[in-house]
Amino acid sequence: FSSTLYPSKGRYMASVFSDLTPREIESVHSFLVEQEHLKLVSVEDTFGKNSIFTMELHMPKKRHILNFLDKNGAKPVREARVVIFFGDQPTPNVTEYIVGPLPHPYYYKPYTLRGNKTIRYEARPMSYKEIRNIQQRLVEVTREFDHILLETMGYSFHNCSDRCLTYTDNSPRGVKSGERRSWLALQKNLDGFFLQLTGFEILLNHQSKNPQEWTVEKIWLNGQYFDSVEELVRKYDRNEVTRLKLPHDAESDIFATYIPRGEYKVRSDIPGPKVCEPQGKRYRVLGNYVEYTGWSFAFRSSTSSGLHFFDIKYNDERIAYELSLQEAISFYSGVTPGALQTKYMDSGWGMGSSNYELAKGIDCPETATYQDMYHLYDTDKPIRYKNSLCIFEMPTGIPLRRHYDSDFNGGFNFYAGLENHVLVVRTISTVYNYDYIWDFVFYQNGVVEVKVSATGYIYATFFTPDGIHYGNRVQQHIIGNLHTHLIHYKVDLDVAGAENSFQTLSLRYENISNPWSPGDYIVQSRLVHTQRSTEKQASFRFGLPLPRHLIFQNPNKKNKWGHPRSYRIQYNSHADSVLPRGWKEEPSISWSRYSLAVSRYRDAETRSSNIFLQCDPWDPSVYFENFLRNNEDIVNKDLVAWVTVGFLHVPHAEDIPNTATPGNSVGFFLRPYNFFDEDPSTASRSTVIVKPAKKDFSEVKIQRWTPTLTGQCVSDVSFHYNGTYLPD
Ligand SMILES: Cn1cnc(CC=O)c1
Ligand SMILES: [Ca+2]
Ligand SMILES: [Ca+2]
Ligand SMILES: [Cu+2]
Repeated sequence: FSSTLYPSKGRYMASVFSDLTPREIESVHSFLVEQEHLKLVSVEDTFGKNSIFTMELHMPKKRHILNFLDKNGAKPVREARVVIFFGDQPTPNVTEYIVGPLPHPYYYKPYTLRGNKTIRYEARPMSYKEIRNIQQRLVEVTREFDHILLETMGYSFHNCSDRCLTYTDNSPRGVKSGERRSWLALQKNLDGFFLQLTGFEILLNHQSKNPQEWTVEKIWLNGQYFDSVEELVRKYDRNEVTRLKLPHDAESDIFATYIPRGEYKVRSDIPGPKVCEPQGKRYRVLGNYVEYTGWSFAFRSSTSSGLHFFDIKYNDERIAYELSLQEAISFYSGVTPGALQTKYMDSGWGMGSSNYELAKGIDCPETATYQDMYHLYDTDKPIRYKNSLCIFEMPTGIPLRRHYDSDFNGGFNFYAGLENHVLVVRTISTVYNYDYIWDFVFYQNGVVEVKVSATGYIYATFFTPDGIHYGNRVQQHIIGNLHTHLIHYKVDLDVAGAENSFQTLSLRYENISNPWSPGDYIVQSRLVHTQRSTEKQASFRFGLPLPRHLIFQNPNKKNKWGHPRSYRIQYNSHADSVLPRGWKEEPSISWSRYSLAVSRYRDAETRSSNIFLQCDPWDPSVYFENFLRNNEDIVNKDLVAWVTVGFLHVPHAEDIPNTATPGNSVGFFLRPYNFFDEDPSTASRSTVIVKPAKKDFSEVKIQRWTPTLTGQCVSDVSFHYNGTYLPD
């Protein structure tokens, strides 16, 4: 069966990968709430009770899915994986359950992580309830030093109307497993508050289930530490603290906003170019199934980690079973306690569900197909994130291939070119200050590009002179702290079948006698193929150069020229490790030891990270290193490539107001390498060939296989945007 010939069948097949529907989420929720002994209450009820935090599709086993896709087998049962916070227990904990079958569940069973490990209650991600309680507690604990806040910057938590404070917290929350104490940096609650630092940071212990018992353990003010509010007030009132005076005027706060200003010559009063589809769409989106020229694939958006692709086929032939985002981290350095403490692991901050409305014409072209997503994350009902995923075709503005064939006499023999059209699937996760633009790009020549671009606000800290060793001063009172972004992807390539081998290619110099000039020598490079037979041989640590080419192949399937049919992974990344191996929090990101690790496919090794590692990185419930520890044989086996990309970010003046995307994109390509017999884009009908029709070049003959452009290019619908993501 060819899914491209029968798209509705393609859609049915892809539905095995589709996210939970709102109805499925609701039925799982009601079913669990009916289980009285679970004592589940609403997430809005008293803090520290039992409640459902999140749920998402529990992916069936690969072999069951392949049996369905490839062998006409039964469609696997749909199940949900549900995270429940059990605060109301003698030993509070977090437990995951598998609930099924959907859409009418009647069973639930615990789902255990690494070695049946219990997930500590303190490992849970922050809930909105806890965030609101922190805000409330801050109002209470700052009451006694309100006069200091007012004197310093005229902002406070009390009767503040348009001069209120807010805060940014960081993670991990403590220094060892079982702790829950966070440094909270106070900021002016203005547009761009991430940059409105005030010089106050407060360490709040919020481990107790009773927010009234949450205590201030330390205060940092402009370089000085205090053990209590009482000590701060006493010393301040006795003039033993250097008094800080921040500007009080609104004009000086504009720097953190998008309001046009300044005299740089970037102004133009006419709108810029747009993407246009003069004769309609060349791709088809049916639910979570997409077809585009030779491509077809299924996608979903995991509530915990973001975009996942499955069953990626080119010309009806599978290239990858799965291509999925696993984790995004940013680890910081600095001198304020917040900077010293910040090691963000964004799936622990709801990265997968933080996909908000995309603005047509800015975030994606107006022509894009927009889809809603539904997530249940710290709510009692599924929330619709409208227009939060977009799919569009665009010209890249650079040819896919072209040649001008000169006659070296002022004329030409022919010109030929092929426009480079690609299909892009995009979501954007806004994880507090940062916006990550996730792109998966499908080219006409069998290439897939995976790319993340970082934008949004930097995480910054209050300027003190010693901070300059950890970043640049970017405003009067702000340091942009150095940090490294690392992103982890799972790439389950199935190249010409699931049984693959992994080979690397390097070059070595050889010095040989010149065959046509006796006594002369030639130095040149020679290919060195290295078969990597075990997981250890196929794991490449940061710090050591990656081999030149990384090739996944089926040695038993050859192309017309006798080469094993292969795909290459090619990096576009400037990543490095962020902590020494084994250091405290490092085992929770053990995947970040490797730019590339290749493991044998195992059903149990679905994910390299999870939402619990952020708050308990010291006793990780997933330990990626274990995927490699058994050092399995990887010759002619189902292989998975684990790819880490990233970059060092030393924020500079131009990161104000926001980090801009140019230069801040990293990723990798999946490129055919002897997979085909020639470039498959030769089948494209967009090729244009021009030849001289007369010897004197006074006429040319143009060959094309598509009509010359006609049709309307610009939509008559004016820009609109809504921006909410509220329950329906
Ligand atoms: C609060 N938070 C968590 N992750 C981020 C993005 C990276 O800096 C912010
Ligand atoms: Ca293994
Ligand atoms: Ca594989
Ligand atoms: Cu950054």
